[in-house]
Amino acid sequence: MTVNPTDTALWPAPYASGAVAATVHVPGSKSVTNRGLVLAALAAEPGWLRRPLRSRDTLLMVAALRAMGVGIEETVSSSSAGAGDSGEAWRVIPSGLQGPATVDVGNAGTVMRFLPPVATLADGPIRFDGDPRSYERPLHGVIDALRALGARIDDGADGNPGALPLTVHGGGALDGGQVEIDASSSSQFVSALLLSAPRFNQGVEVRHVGSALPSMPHIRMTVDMLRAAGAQVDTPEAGGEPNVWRVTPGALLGRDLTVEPDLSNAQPFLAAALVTGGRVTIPDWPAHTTQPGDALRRIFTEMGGSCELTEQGLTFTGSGSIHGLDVDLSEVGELTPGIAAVAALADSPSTLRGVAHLRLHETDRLAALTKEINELGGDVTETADGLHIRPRPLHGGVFHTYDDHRMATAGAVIGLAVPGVQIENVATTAKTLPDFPELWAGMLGN
Ligand SMILES: O=C(O)C1=C[C@@H](OP(=O)(O)O)[C@@H](O)[C@H](O)C1
Ligand SMILES: C=C(OP(=O)(O)O)C(=O)O
Repeated sequence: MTVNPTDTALWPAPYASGAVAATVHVPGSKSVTNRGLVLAALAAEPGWLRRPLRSRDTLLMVAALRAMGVGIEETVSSSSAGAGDSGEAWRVIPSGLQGPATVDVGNAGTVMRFLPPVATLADGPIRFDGDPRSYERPLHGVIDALRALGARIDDGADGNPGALPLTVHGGGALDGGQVEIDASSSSQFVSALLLSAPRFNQGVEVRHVGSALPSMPHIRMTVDMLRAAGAQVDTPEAGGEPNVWRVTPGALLGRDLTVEPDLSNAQPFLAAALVTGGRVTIPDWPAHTTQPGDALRRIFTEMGGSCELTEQGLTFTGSGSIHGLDVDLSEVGELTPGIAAVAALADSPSTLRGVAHLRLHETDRLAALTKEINELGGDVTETADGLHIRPRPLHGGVFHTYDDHRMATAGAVIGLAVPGVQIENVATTAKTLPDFPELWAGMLGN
């Protein structure tokens, strides 16, 4: 068992004495980087990832793939395509996947869900372990499905079947075929099975049975990236059956992929414009994307700002007032902590719905947001599937983060408007945004 080194020091969240005016370069998307790594590792030829996110979650993915025999070379590229493409680039060189190996998943949902299917293709045992919280996060959908598709997996050694730690006894290949799963607790179950499926002997047909599936944009991201790597995928959107995805077996191409900025990590910076009545530009905001963070253009506009997408990027401008809203966040659950932070500072109440599955994210996000905002004087109650937030004047105090990067950034947003907020363990932002304190200070001109 490994534990993320936690930093219990208190970080005084900067208070904004005026409107922010800044351009913030946000690092690459976690979700795109980790999908790109998996697909490149499974490809029939080498590929490139340019401007990858370098954070705890993506470096765990790199280490895991290397442990199974994949070559990943880190270089600084200066592409002939122009200065905009220069910067860090990872060259991924696929090879026969090998065990024995040990994978540390940390608390990365993408690593703990996307890699067991990859491990079934390895020759030899691959052991998976991670942070204590990773033992509590749902994995049964992946484990049960892989078994049904022909894999041999040892789980439950710690009396916790259907969860980590576990060992996948890779046989060098997997039959694949049809499988039913209940992915209502995490869309990553579906993404995990689809990503490796071109390499299964019969591909896969995944049928989701159960209550509503969260985070659909992330499944669309999986499908788009598979298709861009040459895979044939049938989806419900393309006239297929509802809740059924099919991937045909076939070789994957090595791609040259430039990773988009992480739009969910752009959230606290956009929120800063909203909260201070200022203006923030995020360069390289994609015109078309499957990232859920793109929904911030609509959601934060409804909360009181306006935005414009130009050649310079996305510029978001706050109006000086912040309104509450009633919104279903089931498609964009990972945006909830940042929206809750803004909602706590609004001029009217908010209801955030459709996010019961956040109780099984990095921490129980509904409980954590309720407790921490209320300890600063707020009035938040949990509902069956979300939060009611009634804004009240807030005061300073310690904002605990529970090893959750998005709790830390949510606390920082509140700190802009409330003097004396101290974030416990801001270093937990390293999961997806290691430079957060520096970027935040830079935005504020400090
Ligand atoms: O596939 C992905 O990259 C993700 C899917 C979502 O997971 P859930 O469906 O478990 O919420 C999201 O919350 C997570 O941050 C990233
Ligand atoms: C839920 C999240 O992460 P994970 O990929 O670990 O599920 C998140 O980043 O908000």
